[in-house]
Amino acid sequence: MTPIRVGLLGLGIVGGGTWQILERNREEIARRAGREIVVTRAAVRPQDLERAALKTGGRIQLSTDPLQVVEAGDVDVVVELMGGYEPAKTLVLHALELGKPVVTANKALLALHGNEIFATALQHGVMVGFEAAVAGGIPIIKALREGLTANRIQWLAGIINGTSNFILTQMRDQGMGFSEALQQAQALGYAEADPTFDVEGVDAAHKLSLLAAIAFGIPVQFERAHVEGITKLTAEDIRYAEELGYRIKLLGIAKRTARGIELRVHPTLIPERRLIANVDGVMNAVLVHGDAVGSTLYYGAGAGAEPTGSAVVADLVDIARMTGSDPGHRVPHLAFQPDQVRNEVVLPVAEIETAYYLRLRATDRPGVLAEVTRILAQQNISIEAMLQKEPAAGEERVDVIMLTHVAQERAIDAAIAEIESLESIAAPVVRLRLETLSS
Ligand SMILES: NC(=O)c1ccc[n+]([C@@H]2O[C@H](COP(=O)([O-])OP(=O)(O)OC[C@H]3O[C@@H](n4cnc5c(N)ncnc54)[C@H](O)[C@@H]3O)[C@@H](O)[C@H]2O)c1
Ligand SMILES: N[C@@H](CCO)C(=O)O
Ligand code: NA
Repeated sequence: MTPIRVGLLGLGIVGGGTWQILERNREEIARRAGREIVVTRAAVRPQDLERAALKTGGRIQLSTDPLQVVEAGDVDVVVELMGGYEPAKTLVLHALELGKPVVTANKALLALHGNEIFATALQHGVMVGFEAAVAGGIPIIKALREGLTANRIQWLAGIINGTSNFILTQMRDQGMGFSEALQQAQALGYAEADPTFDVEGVDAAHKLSLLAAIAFGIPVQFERAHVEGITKLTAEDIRYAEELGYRIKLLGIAKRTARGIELRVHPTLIPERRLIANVDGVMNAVLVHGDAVGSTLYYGAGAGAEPTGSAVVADLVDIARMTGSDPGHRVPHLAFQPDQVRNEVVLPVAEIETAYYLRLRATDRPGVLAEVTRILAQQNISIEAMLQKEPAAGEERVDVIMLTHVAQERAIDAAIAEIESLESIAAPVVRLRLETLSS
């Protein structure tokens, strides 16, 4: 068989990792794919040209014009690893229109423009591989789209941003400050070009919207996700959660309920005995609950050059194997047949149901707790556990931590507003969500 010829748009962290894997495992990959996969061209920014030439030893044609790479006659497949919305979107659409399959690690692009990109691919009978876009090296797209295809997926919950998990781990284990930990993640090549995407939960929500589409057969709907990051999390809440037997992780959660779909990213308390609570550093994990299989857990490196390159190359092998096969019988991009993707209600966050961690700073005098519990009872919120800290010397306020049973967010919002209006409570009340992830 003739080799499949690849054009790389970008030769940075992920492009470099992809190149190295294809070089090192060339022969074994060819034995799997049924044909050789060779990079013929790459495009980089002018300032990266020299580094790219060094990396590739002058063996491929380098350019600063990605359009030229897309259109080149010796490029059969386009691999977009440059990031950002433009020119990435135009280039990807152009490649598809030329009938060239695309592989991308760009979850931001797919979260916002995936519906259009997949429709264009379908129209031109070509594939778009995006395993690298979600949880890096973990084959979670493949697992959901193929391995779990028998199931009605009920929910999934994932640690799907390596940078924020790395930061939370460094802060907890090494006592490192937030910005130092972020700088380290950037130096290691984990962070996005704009790291606010990582720490504000946006990158996790990009990935979650792709996972939810595949899990539930709905369009990609990033704009409906509720997004909260880790920047407001305090060391004391992490500590109190631990005292109560919980770890705090930035989770992306997609859940089917009778009333609609919950789609949310936020710091979440998880019982420390759960495997996923012990996923640390840059590692990612996705817990998927299907009606037939029960809970399954996928764990591995969610970022970094070769782990992400591993997913890119796997998609290239899929493309090499599939080229020439009937497009109608390929695995659909979003797992469900394109005409079977349906819009379902995505619930506003006020309508989600979960358990909560509340921390109040209260004046240490009799009757305060009674007032708080009365307010909670009025909203039908019951308390699962409570922790009251001794006031620090010279302090007249104490921290009171409450864990609630499952309640609707709207009721919690109302209760918090009323609690904050009490004279004996120093606002604001800290509210974190808690998931038991049991079934
Ligand atoms: N770094 C990771 O661990 C990781 C993991 C999963 C997904 N991703 C995604 O992979 C993509 C690439 O990330 P990265 O970390 O490798 O980035 P990077 O900054 O290391 O590399 C980007 C590359 O693209 C090139 N490039 C950018 N804009 C260009 C333009 N207009 N024309 C020509 N070349 C251009 C740059 O020269 C560079 O070679 C992003 O979409 C990112 O979200 C990254
Ligand atoms: N910035 C992302 C890269 C992997 O998508 C992360 O930290 O998880
Ligand atoms: Na993946």
